This record gives sequence, C-alpha cells and structure tokens, in this order.
Amino acid sequence: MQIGQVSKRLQGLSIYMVGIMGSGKSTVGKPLARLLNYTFIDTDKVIEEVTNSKIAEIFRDHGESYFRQLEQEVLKEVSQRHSLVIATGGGIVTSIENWGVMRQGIIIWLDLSPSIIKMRLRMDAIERPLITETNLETRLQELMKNRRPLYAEADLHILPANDSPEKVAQQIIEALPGIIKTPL
Ligand SMILES: Nc1ncnc2c1ncn2[C@@H]1O[C@H](COP(=O)(O)OP(=O)(O)OP(=O)(O)O)[C@@H](O)[C@H]1O
Ligand SMILES: O=C(O)C1=C[C@@H](O)[C@@H](O)[C@H](O)C1
Ligand SMILES: [Mg+2]
Repeated sequence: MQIGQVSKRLQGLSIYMVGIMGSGKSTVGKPLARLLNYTFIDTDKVIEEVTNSKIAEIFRDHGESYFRQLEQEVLKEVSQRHSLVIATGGGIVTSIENWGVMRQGIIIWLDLSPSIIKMRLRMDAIERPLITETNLETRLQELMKNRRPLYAEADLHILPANDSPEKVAQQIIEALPGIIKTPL
C-alpha cells in the first residue's frame, strides 16, 4: 500500500511511539511524521520547553514523580490534537492513565535489541537520569524486565531493522495497514 493511502486510512489518528530509552522513538518519529504528512511532537522536548530545564535537572531538583506528573499533563494536552506522531518518554507506559490517553490513537512499540541500545546510549550525548555510564548494564536489564510486559500492550510491535531512521519509518508504514481498523 502506498504511503498516501496509509496516511488516508489513518484518518488523522495520532501515533504514539513507545519503547525503552535509546530505542529510537525521537529519531524515527521525525521521518515517520514527514512521510505521513503528520506533525512531530516529542513529550520530553515539550517538558523541557515548558519548564525551561533539562530532563536531568527536573529529576535532580524535583524528583521522578514530579517529572511523571508533567509528562502526564503534556500527554493529555497533545492528545487533544490529531495527525501527530508523538515520541513519548521511555517511562510513559508506567501509568495506567497514560494508556487511556494513548489508546485514542495507535501505539507503536520500538523493540530494539539490548546490544544496539547499549551501543547507542553510550554514544549519545543526551543525559538520561535513570541510566548512567556506570549503571547502564544493570539498569537497562532491570528497566527492560519491568517494562517489556507494558510495552507489549502496544497496538503494533516493531523490531526495527539496524538501518537508517528513514528505513525504520518505512518499515513502520509497511506494517501499519495490518492494524488500521478503518474501512478501505
Ligand atoms: N535508526 C537509527 N540509526 C542510527 N542511530 C539511531 C537510529 N535511531 C536512533 N539512533 C540514535 O540512537 C540514540 C537514541 O535515539 P533516540 O534519542 O531517538 O531514542 P529514544 O527512544 O527517543 O530515547 P529516550 O526514551 O531517551 O527519549 C540517538 O543518538 C540517535 O541518534
Ligand atoms: O525511560 C524513562 O523513564 C525515561 C526516558 C526518557 O525518555 C525521559 O523521559 C526520562 O529520561 C525518563
Ligand atoms: Mg526520545
């Protein structure tokens, strides 16, 4: 099915990208939005803009639960709009209320292999408060164990090819018709 047809069949339903830190939600979300003629939004970036602080600073100065509250408010706000590709934060799946919001659209799980995730996180300059250079191995394992059953509740399970973000976006578009319920 051509991209234009996939986009049409989505009928403006927003797409929520979920997955562990480093799985590529923010990076792949951009070309995906472009291909679908959707607008791209990153909840982590919106939080940084509205608070004028880095995520790591929010965790350090106010704690994780404060960050989760902000994250939920931002999610509810963006869910009012249509035709969005939303890169969520890796922990958005830990709140049942967030699932209620995301279920208004299509939830896509980027399930990248831990070895590639580790490599990408080591090379990435963005500070992630829940994962550091020293605890990367154990923390990632722990987060994966706790969260995999949550990510698995997504509408679409994507095992991203070890390829460019554009190719992964293409892979998602090819998989979408299989789960879109709107009539042809
Ligand atoms: N397909 C890809 N090919 C090469 N590098 C990639 C690809 N996807 C993501 N990356 C790189 O991996 C790192 C993590 O990606 P990204 O920030 O998009 O992950 P994320 O899922 O949004 O993580 P977080 O939950 O922390 O926001 C970045 O440095 C990014 O450039
Ligand atoms: O997995 C997580 O809990 C997080 C992922 C990032 O996207 C940020 O939302 C933050 O660093 C927390
Ligand atoms: Mg991100």
